[in-house]
Amino acid sequence: MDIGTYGYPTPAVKKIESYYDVPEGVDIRGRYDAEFAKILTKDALKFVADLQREFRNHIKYALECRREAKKKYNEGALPEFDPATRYIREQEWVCAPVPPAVADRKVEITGPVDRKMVINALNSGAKVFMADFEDALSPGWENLMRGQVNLKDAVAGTISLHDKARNRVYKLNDQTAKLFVRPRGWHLPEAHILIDGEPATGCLVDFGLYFYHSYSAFRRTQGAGFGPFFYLPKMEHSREAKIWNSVFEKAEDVVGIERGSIRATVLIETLPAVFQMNEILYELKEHSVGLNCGRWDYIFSYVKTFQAHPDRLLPDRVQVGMTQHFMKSYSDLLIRTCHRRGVHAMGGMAAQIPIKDDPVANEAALELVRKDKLREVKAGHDGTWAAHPGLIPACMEIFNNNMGNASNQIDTVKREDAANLTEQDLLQIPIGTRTMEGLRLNTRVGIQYLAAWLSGSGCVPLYNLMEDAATAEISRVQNWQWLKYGVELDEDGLGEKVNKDLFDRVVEEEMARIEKEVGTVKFEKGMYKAACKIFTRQCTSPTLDDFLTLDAYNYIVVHHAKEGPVKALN
Ligand SMILES: CC(=O)SCCNC(=O)CCNC(=O)[C@H](O)C(C)(C)COP(=O)(O)OP(=O)(O)OC[C@H]1O[C@@H](n2cnc3c(N)ncnc32)[C@H](O)[C@@H]1OP(=O)(O)O
Ligand SMILES: O=CC(=O)O
Ligand SMILES: [Mg+2]
Repeated sequence: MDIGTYGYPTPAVKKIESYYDVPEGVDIRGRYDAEFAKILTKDALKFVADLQREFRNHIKYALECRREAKKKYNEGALPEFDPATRYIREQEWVCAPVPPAVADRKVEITGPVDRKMVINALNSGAKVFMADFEDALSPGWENLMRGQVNLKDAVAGTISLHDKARNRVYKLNDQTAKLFVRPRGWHLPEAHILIDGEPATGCLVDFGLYFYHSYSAFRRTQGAGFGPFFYLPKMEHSREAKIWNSVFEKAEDVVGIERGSIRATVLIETLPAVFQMNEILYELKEHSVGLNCGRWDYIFSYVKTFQAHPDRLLPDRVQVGMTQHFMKSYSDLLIRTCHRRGVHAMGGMAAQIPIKDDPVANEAALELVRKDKLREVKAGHDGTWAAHPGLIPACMEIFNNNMGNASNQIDTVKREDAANLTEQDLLQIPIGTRTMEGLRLNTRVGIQYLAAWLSGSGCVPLYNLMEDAATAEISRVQNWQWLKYGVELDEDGLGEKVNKDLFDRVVEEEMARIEKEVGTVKFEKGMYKAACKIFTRQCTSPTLDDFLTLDAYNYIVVHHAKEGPVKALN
């Protein structure tokens, strides 16, 4: 057994005996599985490869532009509305009419593409289920390919699961939520699929395989002639939306469905993107079903964008809520923009989840969720996200009570008052304190999340909150920022400055606490030590890594070949 750089073993893998039947120029390095082969058909792979070949240079250029923008921000520039696209912001135009099948999106449940969770989410009573290849999924080969199998079966209506341990059979109800699929962001490669010798773009694999296998059944059974529907994450500029629009057009043309069949909601979850909301909708105008406040990545992006601005340090993560001026301004402007352009303005995720063993704490958590949803519906959001089926009745009640029988508030809550929000409003530095407990919590949560992610779970409950890639990113970049600028921790009355010695001590103590909390057996068997090394390296690195998962991805890639496993990238 090999020991990788980070001290954990690379799994021994048998030499493979069967191979996928691939089109020219495509090489599959992921494990062969007869179920996966039904997804990785020659035709479906050709569809993905054609997308990759047509768009790879556009994607490379868009990522290069991100690096250019980062350089500018690092030299002191601030994100701003682009004077060159003022005409798009000022002219009156609207997106294509909302498909009737998704006019009502009051509560949307989200979750990874795990088989049981897909069934539970579709049965949950939510209007929409966003099946996630992104923040909530650890993108290892098995998770991705099983996810594709699960979605194909879900759209076909045949998905089922027999949980033998509980003797319980899961299958779909007669009425289910409408399915949206969130592919990965542009930055993530799919290292198990090589196209012309290069790793495929992760999101084109997620989109392409799902679309190819399910568009027809989806339009018949779910979309009432429209679809499939998507959520698009982590974009920073409208040029990235333009690429998605072209991908959709190509997909529609290839399979011969009408222009505007595919619809997508874009997450506004990077700071630069808030200045591009009109432009993003404009690029996707025939394919849009709105924008969503991806609040957690947005906070992460605030720190990332201002990584070289020591005057813009964030307070403790728990203090950066939606009532901070910059967050409220972002949500208000998003609602105003969407409703002006005739599409949904979706709210975001409250991180609370049900607390099973403590009714008082559970009620307090539910109350926080209700408060958050009430703020959203009153502000004009047309719907919201729930992380867990147990939260749906409370979220639905708030939206129903405040929206009456209407499916949405697109035409009724215009929020003209938000038209005057300025760049200063959107960038205003959040207020609050930085504490030792904040540093400790970031460390404890970041390490445990990464340990779960390396073990295949992209979303976990920690300290009664949902943690996923976006929330973990906040913990990472906040630690990095505090270390980089040696911030003084207030509130505790100790006035300690964050430096490498303090951080090393905190890491050691928090690792001891994690071991105590999870128990030594689980601690030793789990990926905690590997996670700790990766997380610590990222928090202390002289330059900020763009994404936690981009580095960590290298540790979950395992290549297979005729001769046996050829390479784990670490
Ligand atoms: C920032 C963002 O990007 S937000 C979007 C990404 N994040 C997400 O999608 C969060 C999704 N939520 C989850 O993954 C889970 O709710 C967690 C990890 C937070 C908690 O999971 P658990 O600890 O397993 O929850 P719990 O034990 O209470 O689950 C009870 C039941 O609800 C199901 N369940 C929980 N969450 C979900 C969900 N989101 N979708 C479908 N079913 C769910 C479980 O599968 C379980 O089913 P069972 O009773 O049939 O076994
Ligand atoms: O994807 C959602 C977010 O909040 O991040
Ligand atoms: Mg996100």
